[in-house]
Amino acid sequence: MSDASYRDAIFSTPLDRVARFSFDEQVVACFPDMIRRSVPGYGQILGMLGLIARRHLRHGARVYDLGCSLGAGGLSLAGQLPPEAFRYVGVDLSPAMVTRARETLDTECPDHAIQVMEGDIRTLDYEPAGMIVLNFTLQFLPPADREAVMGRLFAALEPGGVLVLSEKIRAEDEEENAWLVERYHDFKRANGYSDMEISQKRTALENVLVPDTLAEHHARLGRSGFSRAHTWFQLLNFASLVAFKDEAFKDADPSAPRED
Ligand SMILES: Nc1ncnc2c1ncn2[C@@H]1O[C@H](C[S@+](CC[C@H]([NH3+])C(=O)[O-])CC(=O)[O-])[C@@H](O)[C@H]1O
Ligand SMILES: O=C(O)C(=O)Cc1ccccc1
Repeated sequence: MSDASYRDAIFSTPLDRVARFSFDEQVVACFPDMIRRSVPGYGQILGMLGLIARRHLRHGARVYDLGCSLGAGGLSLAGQLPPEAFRYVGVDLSPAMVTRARETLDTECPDHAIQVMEGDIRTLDYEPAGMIVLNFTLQFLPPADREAVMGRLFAALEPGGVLVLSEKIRAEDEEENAWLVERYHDFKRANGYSDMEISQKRTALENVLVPDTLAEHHARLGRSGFSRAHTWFQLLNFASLVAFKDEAFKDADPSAPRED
C-alpha cells in the first residue's frame, strides 16, 4: 500500500444516503488530514504525551496506544523519548489502519521497541502497562461497553501507572453544548470544510461517535478504581484527562523518568 496521504474530501459531494462512518480504506487514505482539520487540539495533545510519560512512566514500561489509528501516539513518544524508555504497543480494530501504522512506525522509529496489533480493545488480553493512551477511541465504543473496558485497563495498569483519555465531549447544559457545537462547526469551516461536508459527516457519526460529559468520564474513572483524575486540556467540545493508579500522582519525580 502507498504511504501517500490525501486531503479529506469524503463528504464533499452530496450523497443520497450517508453511510455510517467507518475506519475503512477511504478514511485511512486521508486520515492525517481529516483528524488534524477535525479535532481541535489534536497536535497539542499528542505533543504532551512525551511530557506526561517523562513525569509518570516507569522507565522501560509498556505503553498501550488503544485505537492507535496510524500510530501518531507512537511517533510522538518515539520523537521525545529514547528507545530504552518504553515499549510501544499500538492496537486498532481496523486492518487498514494497522497495516499503515506498522509501515510508518517501522520506517520512522526503527530503534524503538514498537508493536502494532489488530485487535478489539474490549476483548484484548492486556499485559501489565505503565501508561495507557486512549486518544479519541473510547467515544467510538458502544456506551454500554465503556465501563467494562475501563475496568480492564485499570487492572492492566501497574501501580503508579497513568491513563491518558482524550475525547469529544458533550456539555451537560444544553445551551452551553449548542454553543460549543456551533463554534466547533466554525472551527471546521475555518479549516476548509463546507457546510455540506460538516452536515453529512455529522449524520455519518450519529450513533457511531457518542460523546459523554466530563462528569460521566470522571465518575466512570472513579468507579473503575482510579484514585485521581484531572481534566488537563479542553478546547471547545474536545478534552483530555489523565487518571492515576495509586501512587503515580504523589510519586512523580519532576526531574527524570521514574525508575522503580
Ligand atoms: N473496539 C475497538 N478496538 C480497537 N480500536 C478501535 C475500536 N473501535 C474503534 N477503534 C479505532 O479507534 C480509532 C479512533 S481514531 C483514534 C486516533 C488516534 N488515537 C490518534 O491519536 O491518531 C479517532 C478519530 O478518528 O476521531 C480508529 O482507528 C478505530 O479503528
Ligand atoms: O469530524 C468530526 O465531526 C469529529 O467529531 C471528529 C472526528 C475526526 C475523525 C474521525 C471521526 C470524527
